[in-house]
Amino acid sequence: MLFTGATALLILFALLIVIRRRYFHPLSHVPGPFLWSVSSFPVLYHQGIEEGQLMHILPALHEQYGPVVRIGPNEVHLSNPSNYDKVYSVGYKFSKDPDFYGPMEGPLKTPIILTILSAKEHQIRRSYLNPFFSRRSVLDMEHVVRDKTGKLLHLLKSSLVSAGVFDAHHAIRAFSVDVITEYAYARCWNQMDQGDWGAGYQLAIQDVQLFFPWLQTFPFLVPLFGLIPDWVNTMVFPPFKKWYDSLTIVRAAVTEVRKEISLGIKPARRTIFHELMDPAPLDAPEFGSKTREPLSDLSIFADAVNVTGAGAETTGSTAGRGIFEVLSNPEVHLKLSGELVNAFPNPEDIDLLSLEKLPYLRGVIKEALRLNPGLPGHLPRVVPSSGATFDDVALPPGTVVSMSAWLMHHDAAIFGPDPTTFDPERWVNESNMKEVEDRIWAQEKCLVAFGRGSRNCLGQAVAMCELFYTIGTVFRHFPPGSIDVHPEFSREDLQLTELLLGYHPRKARKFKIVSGRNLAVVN
Ligand code: HEM
Repeated sequence: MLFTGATALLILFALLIVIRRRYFHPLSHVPGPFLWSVSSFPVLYHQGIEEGQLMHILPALHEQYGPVVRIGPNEVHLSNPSNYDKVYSVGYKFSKDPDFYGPMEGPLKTPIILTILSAKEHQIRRSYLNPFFSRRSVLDMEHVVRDKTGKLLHLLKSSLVSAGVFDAHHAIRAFSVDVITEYAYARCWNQMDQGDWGAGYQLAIQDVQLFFPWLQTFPFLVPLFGLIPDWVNTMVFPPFKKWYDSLTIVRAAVTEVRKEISLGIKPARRTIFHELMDPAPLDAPEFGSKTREPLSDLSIFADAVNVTGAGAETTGSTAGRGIFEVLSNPEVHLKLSGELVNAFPNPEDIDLLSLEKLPYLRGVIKEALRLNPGLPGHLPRVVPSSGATFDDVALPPGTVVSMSAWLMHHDAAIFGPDPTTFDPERWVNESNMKEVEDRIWAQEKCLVAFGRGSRNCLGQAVAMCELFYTIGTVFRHFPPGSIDVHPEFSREDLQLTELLLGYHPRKARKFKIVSGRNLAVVN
């Protein structure tokens, strides 16, 4: 009897919530499917159970409901590209959504640069790291990327000669881990030297993210999750082991550098650890003072982990996609190799500034970023106290609003009737016509792989350097017919899913390169 009464009360309570969310909520005027507007479960289903499929469902929702769609009780997704700069602006008007980003701090147990909510705090934190990842710094440390590319090329050639096949999926990700760990903290993880290309770490960062949608839907679990000892997590979910191992390496490096600084040992070169432990004075009045407090070891550790994780899969995946697409399109391969041979009769002369001048290579890289953005899905922000209006739909303060690179990059009004096609020519204006220039400008506005505004990608200049070097070097050395995509690998295996970072489905086959009939002509 008591049980029936309690059940009836629960059902009544749930019904009241549903009615309120649908008809009396400040977002009840926003179009969207019934179930999505009254509960977070549809998003949880597509993200948590179907593993990162939301970005493929959103286009159909916008098709049906228009450019502003309610995708959760308090979340709205936008599809009109002209709104992008308003949401992801310079000046921190729309702050990050704590429920979405909070779980990313979970295993580290401290805010990371990606997740800091306070504008002021983020601005200061970013100011420590910005100079280190600026274009100037990248040009100064170009040799790091050049050396690692040389090693990747050597491994590619030797694998093809000895085995006829190359595990490009893991090797390219190992390359980007080696670049970022050498570049950022002068302690290269040398994944390219490991027999399995460090695949355990690469898989672990994907597996750890499988928890995000659950923790995002039930944020009260985040602090509880933090209380579970690491060894219990590892026992229940073994992939955590490699993740924890990577944290141990970073923690040890922080301790080592702290000790060196306290002993007055001069480093061979400054690293992000030195920037964060012993920051140079800052010449910017907005910070109110010319000196900044050194960060705690925990925050330094967290940022180093963030930088490594953010720089690994994103760049590796985009470079891999670029190489796959060129190999799958013989005309593109021919044109790209021709451009590179002309520019670098001697391949030893390759350098970033010259690579960046090549229009067709630039087009190849932009297409790789467009079809394989590192963070393809929705990046939620919170509407500020002034409220906001998008496409004539007013949203009250506190509404979570998001847009997705995936939708922007497939907008047929901008990229033409077949936006799924890999076509570097979209970005090339050989005729110098004004009309073409305007079209390319509109495309540039819509290419948001690195985000925009104050929370855009910290590592964009390093990532672009890696993309220019890998794709430029591989196709300078391997003309058409010398290498191919493994016959058992197909475009379907490159389908993107997203759990913040973009991934290929876990069961997808991994991208492999095989030798072609003309491998012998490779220099
Ligand atoms: C093709 C490669 C890459 C892509 C497409 C990419 C994309 C992005 C995007 C879209 C964001 C904004 C995330 C948000 O709004 O929540 C971001 C942030 C960030 N990225 Fe990248 N990224 C790439 C490579 C890298 C690399 C190599 C690094 C290494 C330094 C890096 C470090 C970061 C960091 C630290 C943030 C947080 C910035 C902040 O909140 O201030 N990324 N990235």
